[in-house]
Amino acid sequence: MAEIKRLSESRDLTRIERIGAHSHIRGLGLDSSMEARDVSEGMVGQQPARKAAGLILKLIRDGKIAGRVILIAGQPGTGKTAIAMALAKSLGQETPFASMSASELFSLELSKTEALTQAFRRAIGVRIKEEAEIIEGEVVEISIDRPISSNGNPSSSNAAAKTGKLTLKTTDMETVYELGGKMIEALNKEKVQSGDVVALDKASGKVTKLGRSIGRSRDYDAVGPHTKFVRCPDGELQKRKEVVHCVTLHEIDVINSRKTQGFLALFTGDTGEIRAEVREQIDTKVGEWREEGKAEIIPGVLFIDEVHMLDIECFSFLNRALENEMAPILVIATNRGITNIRGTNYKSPHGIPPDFLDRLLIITTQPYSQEEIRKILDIRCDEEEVEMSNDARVLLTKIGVETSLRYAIHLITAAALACQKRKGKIVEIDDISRVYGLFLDVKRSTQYLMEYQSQYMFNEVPDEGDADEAMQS
Ligand SMILES: Nc1ncnc2c1ncn2[C@@H]1O[C@H](COP(=O)(O)OP(=O)(O)OP(=O)(O)O)[C@@H](O)[C@H]1O
Repeated sequence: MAEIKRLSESRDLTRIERIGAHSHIRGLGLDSSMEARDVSEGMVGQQPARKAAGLILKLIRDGKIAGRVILIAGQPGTGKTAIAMALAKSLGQETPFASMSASELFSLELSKTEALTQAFRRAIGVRIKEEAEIIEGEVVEISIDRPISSNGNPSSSNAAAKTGKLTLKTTDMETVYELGGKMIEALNKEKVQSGDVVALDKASGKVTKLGRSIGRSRDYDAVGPHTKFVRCPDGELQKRKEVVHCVTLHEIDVINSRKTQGFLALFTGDTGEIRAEVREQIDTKVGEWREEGKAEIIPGVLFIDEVHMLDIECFSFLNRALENEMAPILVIATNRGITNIRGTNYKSPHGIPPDFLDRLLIITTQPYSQEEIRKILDIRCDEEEVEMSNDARVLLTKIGVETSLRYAIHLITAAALACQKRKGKIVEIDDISRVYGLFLDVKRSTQYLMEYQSQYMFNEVPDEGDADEAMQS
């Protein structure tokens, strides 16, 4: 349990964000009656899909559904991934959200089913409640004796040899505690001094500084602007308190599978295969905790993008895994129409086998209007902190309509660089035209290929009729 605790503290480190394709999205942008606002929380348009996602969100929050599958289907660049990300942002810290692209399953290191199992378990949260013995009080005095080393100087290197005394009080009592080396180190790290109100966890030795005692506020005038003043606690010094940690089943698996480097493996992603016995033991243990009321399961969300890349074996595995009572909500997305089910010669809608299709709740996304494209581009300019003139925005929107939203979004960064190069502050039409000429969109690239195909290797477009067809599609 001590390790689980350490983990929940360091998880926050992994939530650091950069400006990515979806970093402007902060939520689904719904009002209190679950209607999608026109533009809100970084989301634009696509109202029916956002409203449907909002309903799913409510069901997840109420813990009413588990093991369901939601398919977000629509043309490329219509915001399928954006909606999944918005759902993730709205879930809150405690509900796990794991995301992957189906193609990630085809690696040489893990079997497909192992990779899927890991993804499932990354989307299942465990909320663990622990009763901890805490000593909470105001520091009256802290004294640390530095043992004299053989040469007569106080030794600083051997912390374990240090001893000391800590006097703590509440409004009702005062006690002197003998300090060991580990505790001294923890107190030093937190820079605890007299007048601080502290909480010491007896089992782990963790020291938490709760603030400065109000009673001592006048003794010190050199306090920083962030100093928090708290009351001196009352009652007994020793208390039992409930502490809650949220971790995923996958995190527990990894920590227990390779004792030595398990914890680090969470950051590198190099977890390797996890043995079935390890998972069984963990499931049994978590089951016991649940029975004792110490733990709760929080089914989260697993998002699999490009789901048409899954093959028939993966779908069969998913069918079974979703029957488990702890199964998360599966959100899948694809931009494919009727296509081959991978690993077979059969065609099916979205490349998904009929028995799996039968499980789905389907949300569709629609192509954007010119006005919506403009709004999304405006949001992206803000997100990337790019100043752009109105004329340039009009041109970029036109490009977005005629090529694709994604291409137009990419041009923002490139145009900002072009503007920077000419030492400008505001991106103008010329910057957009320049990068439009430098980077081809798919249509122009295809046209180019058609013109110069004979000079490429392995070119297989035989005659003009076929070439025209390819262009039109
Ligand atoms: N409604 C929206 N509001 C704000 N931004 C959006 C919206 N729709 C799409 N975007 C942004 O446009 C870009 C392309 O959208 P996204 O990647 O979600 O499309 P997709 O439907 O998943 O495409 P594909 O089928 O090619 O995977 C992303 O940067 C996304 O954040």
